[in-house]
Amino acid sequence: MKSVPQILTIQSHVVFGHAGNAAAVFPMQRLGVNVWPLNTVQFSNHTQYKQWTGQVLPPKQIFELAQGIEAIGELANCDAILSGYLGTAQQGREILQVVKHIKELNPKAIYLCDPVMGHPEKGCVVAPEVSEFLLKEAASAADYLTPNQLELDSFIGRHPTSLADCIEMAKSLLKYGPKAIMVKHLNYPEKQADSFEMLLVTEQETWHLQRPLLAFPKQPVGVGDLTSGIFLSCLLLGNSLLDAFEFCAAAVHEVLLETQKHGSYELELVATQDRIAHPRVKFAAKKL
Ligand SMILES: Nc1ncnc2c1ncn2[C@@H]1O[C@H](COP(=O)(O)OP(=O)(O)O)[C@@H](O)[C@H]1O
Ligand SMILES: Cc1ncc(COP(=O)(O)O)c(C=O)c1O
Ligand SMILES: [Mg+2]
Repeated sequence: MKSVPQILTIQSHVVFGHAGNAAAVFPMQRLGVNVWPLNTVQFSNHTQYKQWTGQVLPPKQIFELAQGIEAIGELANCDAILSGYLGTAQQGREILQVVKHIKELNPKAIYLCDPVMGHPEKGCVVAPEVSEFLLKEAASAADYLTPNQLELDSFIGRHPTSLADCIEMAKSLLKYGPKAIMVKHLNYPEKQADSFEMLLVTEQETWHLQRPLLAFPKQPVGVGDLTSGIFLSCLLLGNSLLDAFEFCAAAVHEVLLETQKHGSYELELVATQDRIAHPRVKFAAKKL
């Protein structure tokens, strides 16, 4: 029997609500992967509440925790590393050391980097040195990179002029080394106002997906973390890139529908768990 895939997920944790690992771990487990959560920060709540308490994990503990897993003979069994929200750039450098070491132990292991950056428009608080680190160091170590539009714009240094331009911008990230770029959330002039759009690009193919844009009084947080976690889990469970792309769009849409129905600011992950595993909706990506 094929063993259950194991993912080391290195992101933030919030005590209340859902962002970072607190958004990704349960859905990944619900899909059937073993999750090893390593928390880069432990905050009371996500940063878009504008106030929080808590602490950033001292960077060297990241490698030490991986060494602890190696000491019990388990690190080579890690199939993938997922990284997201970082408290400091130094934490990011430690993560890259861990990625390198795991790949030495298990050359088949893959690394998905969700380049979570801060942005005044979004309100997510991330130090500027972290964005710098993601651009200059992390992108070239990643097998998969999953920016949203703001993060794609930061990588390239400009805003897109059209969908074709978004594609070109995403494709140009492939030259850093990733096998695929998934843009979790597109924004460009003349985008249809009622659609939420995503993009998947590889050297060979480009896929574009549209799902309904839902109205929220306040945009829910942790959606990107949920998207990346589900995408990576699907890949490890043996799905193709395209199937993983379509599945994560559907599962995340189910969560957002339920969140909207409850009128909650935090994602309704527990209430949606069955539909995360078996979404009722399907959005077919279009090949461009
Ligand atoms: N179908 C949707 N309708 C409305 N808002 C959405 C939808 N899907 C995602 N969002 C919101 O869009 C924003 C961008 O999401 P995304 O770029 O995927 O990730 P991130 O959460 O990393 O910014 C988030 O604030 C999320 O809550
Ligand atoms: C602690 C923490 N982690 C992660 C995130 C990223 O969330 P998202 O998936 O919405 O990018 C945020 C955003 O504010 C945050 O405050
Ligand atoms: Mg994000």
